[in-house]
Formats: sequence, structure tokens, C-alpha cells
Amino acid sequence: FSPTFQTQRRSASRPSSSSFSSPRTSTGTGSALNQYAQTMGGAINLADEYAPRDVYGMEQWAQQYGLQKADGVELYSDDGADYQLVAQNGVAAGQMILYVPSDIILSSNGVAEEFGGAIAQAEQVLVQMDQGTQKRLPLFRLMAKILNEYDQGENSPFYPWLASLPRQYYNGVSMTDACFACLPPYAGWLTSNERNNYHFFVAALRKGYVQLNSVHDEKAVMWAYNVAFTRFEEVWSPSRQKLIAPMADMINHSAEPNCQISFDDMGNCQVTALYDIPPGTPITKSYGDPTNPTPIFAQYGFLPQDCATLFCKAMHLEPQIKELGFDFKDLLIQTQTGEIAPKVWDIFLYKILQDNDPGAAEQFYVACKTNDEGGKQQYHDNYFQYTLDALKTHVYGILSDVENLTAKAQTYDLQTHPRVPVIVAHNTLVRDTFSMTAALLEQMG
Ligand SMILES: C[S@@+](CC[C@H](N)C(=O)[O-])C[C@H]1O[C@@H](n2cnc3c(N)ncnc32)[C@H](O)[C@@H]1O
Repeated sequence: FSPTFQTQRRSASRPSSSSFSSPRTSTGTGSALNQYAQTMGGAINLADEYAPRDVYGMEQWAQQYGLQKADGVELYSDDGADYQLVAQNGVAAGQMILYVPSDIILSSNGVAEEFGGAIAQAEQVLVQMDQGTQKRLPLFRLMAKILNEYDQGENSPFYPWLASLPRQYYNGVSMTDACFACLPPYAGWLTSNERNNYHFFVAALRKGYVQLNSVHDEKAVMWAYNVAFTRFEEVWSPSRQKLIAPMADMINHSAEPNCQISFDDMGNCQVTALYDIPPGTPITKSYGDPTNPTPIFAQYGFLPQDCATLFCKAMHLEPQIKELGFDFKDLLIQTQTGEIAPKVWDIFLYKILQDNDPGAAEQFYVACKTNDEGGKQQYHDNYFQYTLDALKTHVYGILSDVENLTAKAQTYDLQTHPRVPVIVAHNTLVRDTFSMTAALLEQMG
């Protein structure tokens, strides 16, 4: 990033202040929001994925309801497609960067209250279809709410926010089957889980308990899901819920975030600086585990540039990973060096022992569970060549897969497959990392 951003404002998409018939300076009420909606014109056109986003209209709208910003905090875009918040003047540690009043915040608890029995019935159907969706009900509620506001078009009190949102998404859910076929196993697994989840949500909404006019409009339904899925905050107290705070939802990701987002007892959102933020710096939060870019890629549709590690992609060893009680975040490869985490060696060895010497597998299992590093090491020493060979086979297999997948992706037309560049970038990171790993393994024997 350059030290200071040239703030780009697109005047064509920026409403004049006269669009506001009666500016409000205090926090608004629900009815005030509805009143405001009458002043806006036009509905969201999802057919044009590259339609300009009216982010400055959204900012002015939010300010009418009491949005506050630290001096110099501005929306910035260098391509007119992706926007982010930047602290042009810097912000001191602990200082408030943004304050978003609860009146313009969407919350999953608020949706449950607003839609009452209708959403409760839809949720019951959803969970009957798939128990796993129980933990995803807050996201389901936000999706229903966004679709409901979309239905109302210019009459939605949230219209200015809707008009500020991207129409185009690049994440796993929005990928076509052709894109999906170009993903390596772990990204494909994450994506297909998410796609299944999305289809359950759609099926439950189509039961018709919640009155949603556009529920059969594929574009609108997927857009509502993606808006919810890429813009929510989660809170756990007093109860777990998901919220979307307009303007705070413009904060981009970094593995080293500089702000903290919290909600007070009244549901207002506060964004504060975690440390001194120098002038011209993007305001950032972390979207997920900084050790593993693939889940962020699958959920948000971009490849974080600052990830130091990658998941080892041994999806075929999922049973061993589970048995040994390891987490995917333990099973990493360094993107700078190709170095493999010790637990990756453990799962490969465990599988070899299970296939060839069940008694030894049992003892190795105990050594892992009791953190008996000496005991584990003995097995690693005895079976080193076998583990090394198994790792080489895996690494060369992934390298060959990503090469083929990338070659396939590159045959697609970018106009009809706009997600190809991010898929190729992801596969290239995997290839570069695994190539270094292959070289390290070759040096070992
Ligand atoms: C919560 S929104 C943030 C605001 C968003 N940039 C916008 O223009 O509306 C999340 C989306 O921002 C984009 N994004 C966030 N952090 C990014 C980053 N570090 N690099 C590239 N894109 C990023 C991705 O498209 C992601 O799905």
C-alpha cells in the first residue's frame, strides 16, 4: 500500500445531499428508517454484476442515523469494485474508529423477533433436513432478512445499504461446477460443504413460511446468502448471534488486524484501534485463522496475501486426523520454506502403522495421546523411510493435481468464469509451497 491513499469518489454514484428530505442527526427509530426509505429511488439490479456501488450514499444514510467516524476515516477503492476503510489521518491506540448505531444494524436475534413464528417454522424444517444446520441458524436468519429487504426494493429502510453492496462474489458457493472442478481436495471439500449448506437454506426458505417474493430468483437468493456470509460479525454474549453493521462491514481482512469490533448492551457497534494506526493505513480485522488461507478463500473469495502457512491437504487421512485428535490448523506447511509441521509426519506414520503393524499403531496412538515425544520419535526413526516415501507420494500427487486443475481452469473463458483468476492464484500458492516441500523431502533421502 502507498503511504496515503488517494480517496476515489465516484460522483456518478454519489447522491447529492438534497436527496435527504429531512436530515436526522440523532439515532433513528425503526419508523424513521422507513420514512427515510421513501426518499430513495430505484431498486437493486442484480442482473448487472458490475453496476456501480453507491457506498457514499450508504455512508451519508448511516450518518443520518448517528454513524460516527474518527477524523480522516474514509472509504477507499482503487478499482471501484472493492472498497475498504482507510485511516487517512491515523488513529491512536484505543481510540474509536467507528460507531454504528443499533438502528441500522441487522441482527439474527432481531430477525427472530421480527419474523416470529414464520422464521421459527422455516428453521424447524431446515434442521429436520440437516442437523448440522442447527449451528448456522443465525446466518439463515440474516439471509432471510436480506432477501426480505431486497424484495422491498426502494421501500426498504436498508435500501442505501443494499445499494452499496457488491453484486459479484468469488467465493466457493458462487462457483459454477466447472470452477468447482478446478479446486484441489481441501478447497473442494470446504466448498462442497458450504454449497450443501446453501442448498438446505434455499430449500427451507422455499417452503414458504417466511413471505419472500424473490425466493425463487436464483440470483437474489444467492446474493442474499453471500452478503450474509461475507459480512457478518459474531457475538457470543449474552447469546450467540450474528450481526451486520453497515460501514463496519467495509473493513477488509489482514492476518495482523489493527482494529477490534464489539457491540454494547444496546446493540450499537464500536470499532476501536488495537494499536496506533499510522496515517494512510487500511483498517483491518481478521476474517479467520491466519495460518490457513483456504477457508478464507472458500468463504470470502479472495486469497490472503499474508498467510505464512497452508493446510497439508491430506484429506485422505481425515480418519487418522480425527483419531489422533488433531486439528486442521496443526497440519500445516510453511509457505515461505515448504517445511512440514511435526503432526503432519505423525498422521502419515500413523496410517502406515495402521496398515502394516496394528500393534505398533496402537502404541504410537498412545504416545501421541500422552505427548510422549520420546516414544513417538522412536517410531519416527524406525519408519522414517516409509513416512518420507508416503509424504513424497502425497506431495507429488498434489503437485500434479494442482497443475492439471490449473491447466483446466486456464482453458475457461474469463467472461463466463470470472472466478478463474482467484482459483489459479490459490492453486499457484499451493504449487509453489508444495514444490519447496518436495525439494526438502528430496534432500532428506
Ligand atoms: C466484509 S466485506 C469487506 C468490504 C468489501 N471489501 C467491499 O468492498 O464491500 C468482505 C469482502 O471484502 C473483500 N476483501 C476483504 N479483505 C480482502 C483482502 N485482504 N484482499 C482482497 N479482498 C478482500 C472480499 O471480497 C471479501 O469477500
